[in-house]
Amino acid sequence: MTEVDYKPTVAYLGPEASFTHVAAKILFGSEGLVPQPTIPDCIEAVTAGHVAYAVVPLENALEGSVPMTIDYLFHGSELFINAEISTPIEQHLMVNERRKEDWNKIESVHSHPHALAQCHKYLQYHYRRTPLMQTTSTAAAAKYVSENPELNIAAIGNRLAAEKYGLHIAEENIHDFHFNHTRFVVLSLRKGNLDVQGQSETPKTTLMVKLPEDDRSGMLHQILSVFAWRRLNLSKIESRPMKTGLGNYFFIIDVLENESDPMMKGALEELAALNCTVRSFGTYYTFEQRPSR
Ligand SMILES: O=C(O)C(=O)C[C@]1(C(=O)O)C=C[C@@H](O)C=C1
Repeated sequence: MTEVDYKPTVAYLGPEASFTHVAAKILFGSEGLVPQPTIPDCIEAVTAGHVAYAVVPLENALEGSVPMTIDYLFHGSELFINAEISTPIEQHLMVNERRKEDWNKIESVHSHPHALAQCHKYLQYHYRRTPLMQTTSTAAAAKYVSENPELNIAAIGNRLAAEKYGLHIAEENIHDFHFNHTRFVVLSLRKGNLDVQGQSETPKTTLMVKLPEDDRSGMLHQILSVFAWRRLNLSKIESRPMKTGLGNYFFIIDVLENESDPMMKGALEELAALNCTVRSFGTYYTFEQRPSR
């Protein structure tokens, strides 16, 4: 059992049977999960205290960061990361049961932009001239296809969505690369790890680092040395626009150490001495879901 042993309310990017729903169920079980139409709605629900946690996608192995999550989490939110879960992602092409005989003549393909991008080669090869329509989640696309049997359209999503919305899987595993995983994070107003059975033993701390206003040469090098000489292992560094002007970026840095570790404390103090603004999203652990076969 991976589920936490009490039942908080949890917002997730819905509707039911999205990949985020699957991830939320693995961590929290089926009770208390509250679907939200968009990622900002999930973040707002937990910020306003309507739910205890939110589960949102953060990064995909093929497509990189989920911009919507990054934008709302790192630009002014008051939330912390309490856990992360990485799950395998398998994408299938699905059509309405009433359309299963003529699915190879579909007139548009609907899905979340990340899912469409994960199947880019497949779509380029088989549906080069077919319009691709973006939806807020893969499950939203599946629901739309099920509610519109008069349209000859397809959705891309997971097997659970096909079952939930009564769709026929026309083609299985259409994602372009076998290793397709997404990292989802659990967010709340409180700092601290959410205890999930089977989590990794390596702590991870996510930092947002803003450089000082004066543009000094070698600044990024200095920041990296803060971690390097302390032998603090980084698992990710990403630059994101500050949205204040061209060339203004901040960094999201994942460090594989607990923020209470003396070396980490020293690193944070040194970053402050370098005039960097640092916000810690807390220390948490990862749960890795293994592929089913
Ligand atoms: O659309 C969904 O089902 C989601 O949960 C979102 C999302 C994403 O944002 O990347 C999650 C996992 C997959 O990578 C595709 C889509």
